[in-house]
Amino acid sequence: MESVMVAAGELSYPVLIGNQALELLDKVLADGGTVPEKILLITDDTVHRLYGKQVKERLEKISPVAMFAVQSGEEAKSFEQYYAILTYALEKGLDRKSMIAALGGGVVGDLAGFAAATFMRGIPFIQIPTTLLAHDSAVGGKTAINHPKGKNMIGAFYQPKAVFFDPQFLESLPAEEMRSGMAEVIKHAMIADASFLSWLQKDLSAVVNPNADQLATMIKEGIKIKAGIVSQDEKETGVRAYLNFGHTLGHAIEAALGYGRITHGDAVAAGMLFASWLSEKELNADLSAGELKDWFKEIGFPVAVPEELSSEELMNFMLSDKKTASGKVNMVLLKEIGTPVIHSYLPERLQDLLEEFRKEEIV
Ligand SMILES: NC(=O)c1ccc[n+]([C@@H]2O[C@H](COP(=O)([O-])OP(=O)(O)OC[C@H]3O[C@@H](n4cnc5c(N)ncnc54)[C@H](O)[C@@H]3O)[C@@H](O)[C@H]2O)c1
Ligand SMILES: O=C(O)C(=O)C[C@@H](O)[C@H](O)[C@H](O)COP(=O)(O)O
Ligand SMILES: [Zn+2]
Repeated sequence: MESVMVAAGELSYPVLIGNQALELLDKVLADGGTVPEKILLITDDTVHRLYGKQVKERLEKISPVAMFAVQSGEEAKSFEQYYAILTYALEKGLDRKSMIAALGGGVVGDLAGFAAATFMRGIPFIQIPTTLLAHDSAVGGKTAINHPKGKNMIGAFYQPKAVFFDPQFLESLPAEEMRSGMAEVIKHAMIADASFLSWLQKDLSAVVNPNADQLATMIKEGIKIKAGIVSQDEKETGVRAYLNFGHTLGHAIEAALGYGRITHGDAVAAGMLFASWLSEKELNADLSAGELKDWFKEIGFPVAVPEELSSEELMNFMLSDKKTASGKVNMVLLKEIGTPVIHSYLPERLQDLLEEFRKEEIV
């Protein structure tokens, strides 16, 4: 069993990684001073079918459990689902001695976390991630729902009491969802650890079809990088923005296509290619963006920005990115692997550069 601590302000909490993680639930909650009188288990349809019964039974050893399953997919990060969860919590008589448990991927984690952050002004919650991507989303306390005008526009920084990551859940994960999570693993390596990136690049099968040991390494290394950054800057006033590498364009693609039309990881992968291309062009960074693109293609990421989206439309979404300040779009670029920097752009200039990047893609 691995344990990584996340420090968030005055508080800290453990991320437990291992096949026995859930066996430690009672002890970890008792140690952290959270022994709930009721639990609301929030999941999605697919995860409910696969693991709902077993996790509910596990939680019932602690307290009575009510369960709420949203429809699987990004569309569930909506005001309607958020409202439905709060209504259900009220109907079930949850109070400030209750706890929310999020069982699922990033969608469930973000949505349930936001419900926990706002129900009666905040009740405790825990994360039980079931996707590779959730090595990122379950850690660090960003919770949110989407707005048609932009990703994660309504949310809160609200940390879980603990994260219980059992990698065995990933055995049922479809290949495209594994790939989506791999984009965030690669992001963590690119912004923070050149040797981790070399390890990922050494063996294509490790990223396309990872075995249990390889997955365990990726989850652990990714979480260590994320926890390290969050512990320095919980509320994104500085270095936490580096975790947004690839996301300015990635989020714009997700929103412009319509939520759920592309996985978060595929969109972020396209965004990382654009940011790497910009890093070479603007900062003379030696990132071998061409080779990166070939590697991404081999992994199966879509390496072109979807043709149906205009650069102007994408630029409008990028302008409403949360990192935008004083009318300038702040992009995370890399001076080299492991050394991120923020580079500010006037929207017109960034749109021209996006257009140029897309023309080169076609050649
Ligand atoms: N809060 C953060 O810091 C943070 C970080 C990264 C991403 N995110 C957010 O996370 C979301 C994406 O998360 P995701 O990729 O986990 O998507 P997801 O939660 O939609 O899960 C992907 C799909 O896999 C299914 N699934 C989940 N676990 C499964 C399992 N073990 N076996 C089989 N199927 C399973 C789900 O039902 C869903 O259909 C996005 O909304 C993104 O914005 C948040
Ligand atoms: O934890 C962070 O900080 C991140 O940026 C992690 C990202 O992978 C994640 O997609 C996050 O939800 C993006 O946040 P946002 O503030 O750009 O909405
Ligand atoms: Zn992300």
